Amino acid sequence: MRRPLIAGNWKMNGSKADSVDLLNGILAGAAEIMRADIAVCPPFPYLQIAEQALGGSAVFWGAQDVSNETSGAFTGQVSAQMLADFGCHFVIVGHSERRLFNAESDDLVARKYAQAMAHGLTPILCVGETLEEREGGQTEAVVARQLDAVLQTSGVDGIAKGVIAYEPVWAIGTGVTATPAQAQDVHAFLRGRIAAQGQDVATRVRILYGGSMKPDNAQELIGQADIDGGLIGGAALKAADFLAICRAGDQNG
Ligand SMILES: O=C(CO)COP(=O)(O)O
Repeated sequence: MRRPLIAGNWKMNGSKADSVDLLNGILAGAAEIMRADIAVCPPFPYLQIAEQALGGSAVFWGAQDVSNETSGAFTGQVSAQMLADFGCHFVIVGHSERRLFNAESDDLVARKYAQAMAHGLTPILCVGETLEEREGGQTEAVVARQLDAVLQTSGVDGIAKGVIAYEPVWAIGTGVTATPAQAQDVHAFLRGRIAAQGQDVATRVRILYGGSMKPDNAQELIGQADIDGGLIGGAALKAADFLAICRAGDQNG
């Protein structure tokens, strides 16, 4: 049985004060969630606030990106070691917004994934197709390519140490959610592809869904056989909504 994970990706939102409020709001309800893991991924500058607020609680925290380099002259980048230093458990890699706006290639994402693991972080690898790719019948080819880049670099044992998030690009921030059946199909495909290299890993690895997951659709999505939680954007910015999704995870745990 895979323990559900509900992870909030705050993206580039909020202030210091907002972050404190949101974390306190989440903490107020988190203790009731016994059968699911909860995580938040604030912007880099607010990681220390997360560490202070969440240290000693059951809520994990993580970052939204990491450098593929270890240290040195890489202006503006943040290393995996620095994230570990702030107590991060998770780090998101390969989010579609980074692939799109920062031109991140599959190869770069695979190196970020490896770098995260090398410093004891748990990478959350995002994969997902655009609307054009879906309409062109390319969904499986695209997510396979994105997954394979990491499989080639880190092996199936590397996949075992991370989390995968299927985030169809057309569902992110649009209010258009993949139907539970559409999402389940892709999750099953991804799990099958991992199973071809290691059945045990495929059985254990968590595959989250992301893309307009809200309190009113979370239960049905997380109820699918191969959906093990959610990576939440907009709804992670309101403690009540995020906690409602956490409860949906709890009910499936
Ligand atoms: O991109 C996402 C999480 O990483 C999903 O964002 P939304 O929940 O706002 O669609």
